[in-house]
Amino acid sequence: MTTPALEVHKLNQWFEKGTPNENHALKDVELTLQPGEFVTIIGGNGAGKSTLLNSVAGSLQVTQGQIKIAGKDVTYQSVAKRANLISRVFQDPRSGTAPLLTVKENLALALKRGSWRNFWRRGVKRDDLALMKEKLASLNLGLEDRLDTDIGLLSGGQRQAITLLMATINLPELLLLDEHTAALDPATSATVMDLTQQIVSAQHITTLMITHNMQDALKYGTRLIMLDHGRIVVDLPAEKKRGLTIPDLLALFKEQSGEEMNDDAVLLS
Ligand SMILES: Nc1ncnc2c1ncn2[C@@H]1O[C@H](COP(=O)(O)OP(=O)(O)OP(=O)(O)O)[C@@H](O)[C@H]1O
Repeated sequence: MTTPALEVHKLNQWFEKGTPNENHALKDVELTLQPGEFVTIIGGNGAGKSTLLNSVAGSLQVTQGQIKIAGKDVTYQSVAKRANLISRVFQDPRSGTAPLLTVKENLALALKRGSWRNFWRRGVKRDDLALMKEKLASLNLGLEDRLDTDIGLLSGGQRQAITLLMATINLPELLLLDEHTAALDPATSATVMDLTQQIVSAQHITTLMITHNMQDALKYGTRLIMLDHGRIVVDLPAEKKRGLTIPDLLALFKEQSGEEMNDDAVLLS
């Protein structure tokens, strides 16, 4: 049997436990991702999406439960310890790249797994350059001709496309996408989402993506989950989500949670 890429077992997260402000943000969450699955996560405001991603990434300490990545128990491992297993792309295109370094230098740093020591010591080899050019050309944004351009001079969409390349160049066990197109205009967001799908499926990268865009949640990925008040209330495989519309999804949410979806961003998308 194949080892799952991600196993979340009975995950509970509380904020300010034992105080009047106690908040039980995740409740007995069970989630298993097989290698290559691309799961989109939607849910209302405060449903627990970020708490789930932060728990998996290690930026939030687990209160109760277990998290395994590629069979390894990482529940109490720091973000740094998990870094060789997980890559994460955030909403802000500025957060994933170093603005004063060139495209080539940023990609070289990613190839050295973010280690400045290896970066300075080993420099950029000819094989690395060939790989960078090939990867950049696959984006179809003409960035293979801009290897010596400072990243800070590129547009948000170009930067986010490069961030995606950097996040996947070493084939992580798990890719976390944290509303990574939300800060882009609709056309650029669509380009970056198409690239995401292309990169993830070509390299069979297991992916968990939070989005407020229901259309994207339906269009992309191989599975869709909906969170509500800290619980997974809907879990749809590809064949079930195919053909669904946003109203279908809203109706499903209401049926499962007993409430209307309360996310303005979702409703407007
Ligand atoms: N650091 C924190 N301290 C206290 N409560 C928190 C903290 N982070 C999140 N929460 C609470 O936990 C619950 C889940 O929040 P979370 O950010 O995971 O939701 P979300 O689904 O990502 O929401 P949104 O889509 O609005 O960003 C919310 O009630 C939120 O207020």
